[in-house]
Amino acid sequence: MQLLIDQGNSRTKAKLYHQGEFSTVAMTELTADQWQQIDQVLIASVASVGQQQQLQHIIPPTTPVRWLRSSAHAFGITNSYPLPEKLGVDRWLAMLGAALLYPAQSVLVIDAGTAVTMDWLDADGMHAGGWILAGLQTQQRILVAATAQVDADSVSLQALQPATSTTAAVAEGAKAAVLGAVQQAISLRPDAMVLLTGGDAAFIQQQLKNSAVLVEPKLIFYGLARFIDNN
Ligand SMILES: Nc1ncnc2c1ncn2[C@@H]1O[C@H](COP(=O)(O)OP(=O)(O)OP(=O)(O)O)[C@@H](O)[C@H]1O
Ligand SMILES: CC(C)(CO)[C@@H](O)C(=O)NCCC(=O)O
Ligand SMILES: [K+]
Repeated sequence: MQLLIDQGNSRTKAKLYHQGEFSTVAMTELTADQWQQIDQVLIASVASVGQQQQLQHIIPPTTPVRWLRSSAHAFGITNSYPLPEKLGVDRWLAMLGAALLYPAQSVLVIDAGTAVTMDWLDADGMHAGGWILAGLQTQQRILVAATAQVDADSVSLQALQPATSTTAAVAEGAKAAVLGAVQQAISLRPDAMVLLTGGDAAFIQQQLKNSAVLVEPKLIFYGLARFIDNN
């Protein structure tokens, strides 16, 4: 059994992987018995060194740990960055997961978390490149930080509409920014199949009523699982 971990900038998600099946776990609630059954921990982290150290401290010192990094090539996929390790490992693993689930297809992978990342993967396995923008919550947070009279509240998950208060205007603006960017990405390469993952994936899918977009919440975990037999 393996423990797979996706450490983002806001949340850490973990799944146990056993005989081809994933099961969600809270890392801090794993029993000593469960830890003993874990042969290896595979981690995709884009968090700070401090957060990575905190994560390492939860893992028993005898359990083997592998911190994944983006590379130039893996599983027939080619990274487009001139310095491949500079590509966020969550983006890399999401693409490796997408290529596992939908091989030899042109795919647009969108991970909507703290940041929203969009990556184009061609049918021949070449990463064409991608975009990074602030996520739904982050859009609001940075705007509040940059202004004196703007404050924010939670985002309504209803359809876009004109707003009549500051907080609602900021929330609608954040939604419009993310949904607009997604639509720009889709129209840049309309033939690509669209795969959404991350905390805001379901919201984006629900708002893009006319587009065929699939939500795959485990994209990064599928990517992580590809490295289990290759170490
Ligand atoms: N329970 C939740 N806690 C926090 N954010 C949530 C939750 N459910 C949905 N979200 C949404 O998910 C987004 C954060 O996504 P996610 O949890 O995937 O972030 P993350 O993995 O930490 O981010 P990243 O990998 O980009 O650093 C927020 O914009 C928020 O609207
Ligand atoms: C963009 C984020 C924060 C998304 O989680 C992550 O992939 C990251 O820190 N990437 C490094 C920069 C890059 O991918 O170009
Ligand atoms: K993420």
